[in-house]
Amino acid sequence: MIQVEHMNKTFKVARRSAGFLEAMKALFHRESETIHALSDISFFIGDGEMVGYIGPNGAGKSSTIKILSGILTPDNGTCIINGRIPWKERKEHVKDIGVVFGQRTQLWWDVPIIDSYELLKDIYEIPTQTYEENLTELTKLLSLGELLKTPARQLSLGQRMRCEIAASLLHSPKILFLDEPTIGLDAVSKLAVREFIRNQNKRHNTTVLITTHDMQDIEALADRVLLIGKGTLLLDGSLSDLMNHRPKEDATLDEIIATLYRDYDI
Ligand SMILES: Nc1ncnc2c1ncn2[C@@H]1O[C@H](COP(=O)(O)OP(=O)(O)OP(=O)(O)O)[C@@H](O)[C@H]1O
Repeated sequence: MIQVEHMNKTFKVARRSAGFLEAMKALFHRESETIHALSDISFFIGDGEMVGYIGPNGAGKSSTIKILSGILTPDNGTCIINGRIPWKERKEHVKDIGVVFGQRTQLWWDVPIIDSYELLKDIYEIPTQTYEENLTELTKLLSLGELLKTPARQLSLGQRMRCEIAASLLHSPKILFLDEPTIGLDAVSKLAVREFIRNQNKRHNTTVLITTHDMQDIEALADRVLLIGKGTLLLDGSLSDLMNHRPKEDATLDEIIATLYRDYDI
């Protein structure tokens, strides 16, 4: 269960114009700007739900996932996940969650994938039997086979993403946070990853929160959609609620989302 109430997050960023003179001025006087990444965000996600978290670039999606994962602390507001505050009880919290950041890696770059998994086993204190069972299942379902012997840096993006997803599931987390998990994947890999996530939800009742710019991910994986723009939650509804915004009868999901972004001016 994920309960977020009135959450705010700001970032302070230094600003200066280009040029030598401006650089010298900045040595004595730094100008900064406050960015409101999240403003008064509230939502509730029940166990076993699959929720798409969508919005344009810079809307606040990754900041939310980072707070839910315990990596970032909000300025104020509450967030309780399975009875815990993520950033305060990180060690226990991370045992409940699996996280995939499509643009980052949790695998050690120069060692074979299996060595990264062994390290994760120690970090998450996964009992040997659970680890062996999960590894066998994930290797089969995600066709990891030979990949396990290969260092992460020698894998293609799609191969590495399959290994990343397995890494995030080795400790049987109840909740999965996926930040653009299909970015850069070919059609076959995308379908495989989507099917795998759907199965994971069906078989283990895993709660899934997914951010993506690929609307086919949303169609395939989300029963419910949260729309965020400029740090504000604008819509919380089903896929059919999104359809109310379709500009024409035969509009694609991409066209509907683009209309939605225009309607909300985000
Ligand atoms: N560490 C940081 N320092 C300063 N500003 C940040 C930081 N992280 C995020 N921001 C700002 O907060 C806002 C929200 O960023 P966030 O990464 O959450 O957006 P997003 O919805 O995930 O975007 P995208 O779809 O492009 O990945 C943006 O304006 C971004 O520039």
